[in-house]
Amino acid sequence: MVVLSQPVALDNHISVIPTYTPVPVFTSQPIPVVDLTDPEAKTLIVKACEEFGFFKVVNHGVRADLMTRLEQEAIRFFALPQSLKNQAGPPEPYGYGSKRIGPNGDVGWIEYILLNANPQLSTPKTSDVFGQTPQIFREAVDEYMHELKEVSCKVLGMVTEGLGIEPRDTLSKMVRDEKSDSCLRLNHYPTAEEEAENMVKVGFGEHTDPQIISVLRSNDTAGLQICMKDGSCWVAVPPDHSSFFIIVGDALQVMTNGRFKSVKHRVLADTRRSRVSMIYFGGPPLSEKIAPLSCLVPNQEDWLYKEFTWSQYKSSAYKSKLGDYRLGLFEKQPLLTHMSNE
Ligand SMILES: C=C1C[C@]23C[C@@]1(O)CC[C@H]2[C@@]12CC[C@H](O)[C@@](C)(C(=O)O1)[C@H]2[C@@H]3C(=O)O
Ligand SMILES: O=C(O)CCC(=O)C(=O)O
Ligand SMILES: [Fe+2]
Repeated sequence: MVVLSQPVALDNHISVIPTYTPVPVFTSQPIPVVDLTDPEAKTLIVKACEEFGFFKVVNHGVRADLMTRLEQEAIRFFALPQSLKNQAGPPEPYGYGSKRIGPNGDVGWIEYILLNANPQLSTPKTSDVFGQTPQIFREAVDEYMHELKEVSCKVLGMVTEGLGIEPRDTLSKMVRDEKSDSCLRLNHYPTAEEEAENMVKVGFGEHTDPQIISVLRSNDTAGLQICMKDGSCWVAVPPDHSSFFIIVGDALQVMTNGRFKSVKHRVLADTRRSRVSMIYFGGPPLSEKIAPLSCLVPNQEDWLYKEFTWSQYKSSAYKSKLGDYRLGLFEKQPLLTHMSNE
């Protein structure tokens, strides 16, 4: 495992940012684990998506050296002087960001790089991220994204199979499309002292991921927590640098008409070790229409959501705060069956 030897100096603003949370009460609920080579994988995936909107995958077929190579490049970038890193920011939304998450005032004990998977949409800031070792860093990103797109499509293929959706590539083709709006995020959570007993800094506040599917990998530092579907408690996810964690996104919740729930998750800073995570967000093309899949819900009256394009959802997401319930705007109002004059 690789960790940064020194906590990276974030600027002094962080000390006034109210990012503390009492350490939550959580259960030791086991996180579902799916072996992608198991013939039962599709059934287990559907069950995990219904119950948690989250699961861990093993035997995913991605070479360990691709993961460590990118992690090392990320660590090298985050260890650069602040002034150099700032040249690759602020994120709009791509590029380097520190403490501020999104454009609407959210903050966290974090620094990150957000990169678009579509090279045609790269901005000058992307070149600044790649800095002095553009060839090596870019190659590590490209290879990783290529592999993670495959993992996403494999899992989405199993979802369609498990749910009996035809054609089988209904979901995966959105991520495989050359215009797919997918992205990669490299996060660094520096170590943070407890402010008071049981008060820890929030690295990444609670939120759901807007896309179809997110594939997360981290070093062996803890911090990720998921919220149970009924909102009853937070569950700590034990880190595992050799596995991936799959997160159901808002778009998949809509396409399954709420059968799968986009899982609320957050990251709390660790007091002893820094956390580095790398997340691939598999998204559809901007023009893609998102709605409950008609083979799952043939009668439009049963749809819980209105149809929207991914572009509409994305712009609305970027007007929201991190913890907002973004799907609310796209929910259909229940039909009034009886109106009384009294
Ligand atoms: C506050 C925000 C940051 C975010 C865009 C948003 O307005 C709401 C969703 C956030 C999120 C969460 C998942 C991913 O990390 C992310 C890249 C995404 O697509 O939606 C972030 C956005 C971001 O940090 O730019
Ligand atoms: O860093 C992590 O483990 C999770 C980060 C996350 O949820 C995100 O980038 O959307
Ligand atoms: Fe997330």
